[in-house]
Amino acid sequence: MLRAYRSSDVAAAERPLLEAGVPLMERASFAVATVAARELKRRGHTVTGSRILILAGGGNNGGDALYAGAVLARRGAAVDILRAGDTVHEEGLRAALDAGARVLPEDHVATAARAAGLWIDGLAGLGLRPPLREPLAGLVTLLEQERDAAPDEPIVIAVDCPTGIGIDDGGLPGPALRATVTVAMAVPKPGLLAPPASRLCGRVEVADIGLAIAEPPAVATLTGADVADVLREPDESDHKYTRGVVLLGTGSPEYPGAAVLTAGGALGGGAGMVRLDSPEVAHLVLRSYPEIVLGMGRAQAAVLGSGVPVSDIERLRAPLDRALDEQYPVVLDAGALALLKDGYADLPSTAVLTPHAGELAELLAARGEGLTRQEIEAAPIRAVRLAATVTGATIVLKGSTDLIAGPDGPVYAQPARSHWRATAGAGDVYAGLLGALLAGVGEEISRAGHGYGQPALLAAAASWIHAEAAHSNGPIRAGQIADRIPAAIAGALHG
Ligand SMILES: NC(=O)C1=CN([C@@H]2O[C@H](COP(=O)(O)OP(=O)(O)OC[C@H]3O[C@@H](n4cnc5c(N)ncnc54)[C@H](OP(=O)(O)O)[C@@H]3O)[C@@H](O)[C@H]2O)[C@@H](O)CC1
Ligand SMILES: Nc1ncnc2c1ncn2[C@@H]1O[C@H](COP(=O)(O)OP(=O)(O)O)[C@@H](O)[C@H]1O
Ligand SMILES: [K+]
Repeated sequence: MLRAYRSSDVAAAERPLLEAGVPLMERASFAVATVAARELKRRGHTVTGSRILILAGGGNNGGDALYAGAVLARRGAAVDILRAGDTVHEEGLRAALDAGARVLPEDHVATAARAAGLWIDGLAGLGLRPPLREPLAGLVTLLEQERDAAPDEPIVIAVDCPTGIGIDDGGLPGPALRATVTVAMAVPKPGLLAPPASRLCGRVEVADIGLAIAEPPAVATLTGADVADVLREPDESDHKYTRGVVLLGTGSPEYPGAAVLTAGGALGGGAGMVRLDSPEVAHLVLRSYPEIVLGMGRAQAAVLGSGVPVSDIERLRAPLDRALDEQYPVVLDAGALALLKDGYADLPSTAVLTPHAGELAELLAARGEGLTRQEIEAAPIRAVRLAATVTGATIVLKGSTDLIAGPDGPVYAQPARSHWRATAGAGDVYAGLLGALLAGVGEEISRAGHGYGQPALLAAAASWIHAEAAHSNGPIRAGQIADRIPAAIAGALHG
């Protein structure tokens, strides 16, 4: 699991180590130099003879970059230093100059940026309070222009974070310098995992500098190994009912395919049985999946609303009330979200809402929280937390990176593996898959009194599986994503 911590938590963890004289900056700069050398090699270059630009701001982030420049200069690189602060880290500067680096005259920035095959962004890190002020804002804008104009894009290594991003909230409040690789010191920070800031980070590598934080993270990303821990594999004591029955209230004459896709997601996700309570489209679903059973009945989880138009949502009220009364998990997607606009003031965390940004804006507006779609997209961590707080439910904000929040615990940020996933019906497949995972542990969650953040963890696992199933180098249909879920689960369980 990637665990991201806010800058204040990292600074607090760093303090005793620095007081004890642990050479954190030496380790940090060595990690940056190592990544830089490796990235050059990947592109067929050597450190010797490469031209490297060190962007050194006024804080310790600049210090890391300067020491990294010293290491690379000693290995034969031509290193130019841009001093971007009134003062820069003095020892770092001396080390770099002693190793043969040179300080650029101010009016040479554009020329040096064009000449360098690799930039090291040490303008600011944990100490930055965005948005960037002048002159740094103008410098970053100029560097972005130079990069876009360059026939051969430079490799940009961000020290700790791309300068300018909202490191703690994932926002992008002003200019920021896009990275090829971000070398996160000790732990990632929320903006490295969550959009929109995460889109500027390139590949995130975590450098082990000897600092660990034990507290719960602010933002987390599950890996395949975490998903294997979360999933429950059937054993000899299981039968179809213990595996979990998923009840679907999905699809309609207007959107019949949604019933097929949620059924595909739920069956692919390993439900013991899938019941469909949408008589008008049952014949169609049976044609694809003869495994399904028709009609209401006992269930361990329900999936309601995918492909149900607002004009038809009253039919979802009875299955929703039943899930809430009997305290089993319920996924509320698409049309079912409209049902929440009146009443349902205090939902349990086992109600999992799966809006996209537009639907989340409507849901929040109905609860007196006026956030526009644009505001949600600019600060989605804040929006998803707010929605979990005001509803009591678990929220899955779907997008290029799914963001998942329960009323407590971390926000999970699960990135897509391929943007071909953004296709109609992919969300329906997700809803069905999540229903299957929740049904597998449905009664356990109920016995645990809805606690422990478990629905959020399962929703994050569903996002990982969905991203894996949708991984593709070319177009993929939603139905194919459903078909590939079993292989994605097997891959998580057995590598
Ligand atoms: N502690 C350690 O030994 C270790 C720390 N480590 C490294 O230190 C980094 C943290 O260093 P840090 O705390 O010195 O702050 P840093 O990120 O360099 O930024 C401060 C500079 O930014 C400027 N600035 C701020 N806001 C601004 C704005 N809006 N617009 C424009 N400028 C703005 C601010 O200027 P000021 O506001 O003071 O005028 C100042 O010049 C951390 O990310 C990691 O890389 C690792 O080596 C491990 C060991
Ligand atoms: N840019 C993107 N890259 C990858 N996946 C995306 C992107 N945008 C959205 N998605 C995913 O695509 C799906 C879209 O869901 P949704 O909007 O509900 O569509 P539908 O209702 O047609 O199924 C979600 O699983 C979401 O995570
Ligand atoms: K930086």
